[in-house]
Amino acid sequence: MTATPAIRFERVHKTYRGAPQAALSDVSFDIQPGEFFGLLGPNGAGKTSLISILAGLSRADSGRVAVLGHDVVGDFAAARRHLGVVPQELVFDPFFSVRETLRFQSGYFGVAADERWIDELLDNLGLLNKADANMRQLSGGMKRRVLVAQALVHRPPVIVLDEPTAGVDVELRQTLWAFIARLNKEQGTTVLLTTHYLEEAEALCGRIGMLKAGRLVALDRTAALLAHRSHQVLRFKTDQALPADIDARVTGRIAQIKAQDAAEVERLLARLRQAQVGIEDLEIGRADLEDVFLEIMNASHG
Ligand SMILES: Nc1ncnc2c1ncn2[C@@H]1O[C@H](COP(=O)(O)OP(=O)(O)OP(=O)(O)O)[C@@H](O)[C@H]1O
Repeated sequence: MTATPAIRFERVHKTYRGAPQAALSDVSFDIQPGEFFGLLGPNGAGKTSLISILAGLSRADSGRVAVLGHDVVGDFAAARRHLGVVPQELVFDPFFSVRETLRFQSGYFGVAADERWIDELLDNLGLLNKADANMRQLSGGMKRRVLVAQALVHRPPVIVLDEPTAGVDVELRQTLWAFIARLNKEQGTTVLLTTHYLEEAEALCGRIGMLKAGRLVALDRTAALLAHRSHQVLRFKTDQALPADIDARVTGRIAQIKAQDAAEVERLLARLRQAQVGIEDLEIGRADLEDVFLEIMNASHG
């Protein structure tokens, strides 16, 4: 199968002026048409840098990036036309209404505003009753919805979402993912997503790439990444501190402890009882994408 990739990153290098180390080193991978792809990595790993190069907002020092075969530098207009980018930051002209903002964006791509499509976007993103509101009157979450609509207004075959759900409420997350998943499934729209919510990536993405310190340290199908989990996880709630010899991940009242096998689960429970740690809502489950992510990040030296 030699279809033109939806997105091709080829040996991309980038070092910001004055920076002690490269933001991106030799990053190469392809995303195929119709894929729902997740790009993960800790803060500073290089995700936004890679997306800025893809969107033509920044230049790689070397390497090549193409959208459906269109080079993002040499063939910028075509590459950009095939791409819908939902950026991390909220930047708008406060004097336009929502509908005007979307019409204006259509003009930017040199296409006539398609009012039916604009209405469909507004409807799917829960913005119909805000169509005539000025941008400055909208809440942060509503503005984020407009950013998504703006990225989709020219019906791009490839969409890029850079942490679209950072700081947004559950309702918007669900609305947004339902809509994006539908575009992916029904229209074959390619989706590239970066997120720190690993349960979202696990649920949505067919394939995942992980960046660490500017290098690609994992690239595989989500199911294959999850299949590599070597361990189980003990999850419970507690109000007490755990004994120092237990290596746990603690978030608020929730503790998670890795166990290699059933015998280790028993050993850990005995140790907790012995230390008189009161535990509630005990679950023994398989590791999730977050565990796999932490394992990969700890294993790779970057
Ligand atoms: N304009 C810039 N000038 C100098 N250094 C930069 C610039 N933008 C990013 N960097 C550096 O490049 C590296 C990669 O940053 P980038 O924003 O791409 O990471 P990220 O994976 O998107 O992080 P986050 O998850 O925090 O959004 C970091 O070390 C960052 O400090």
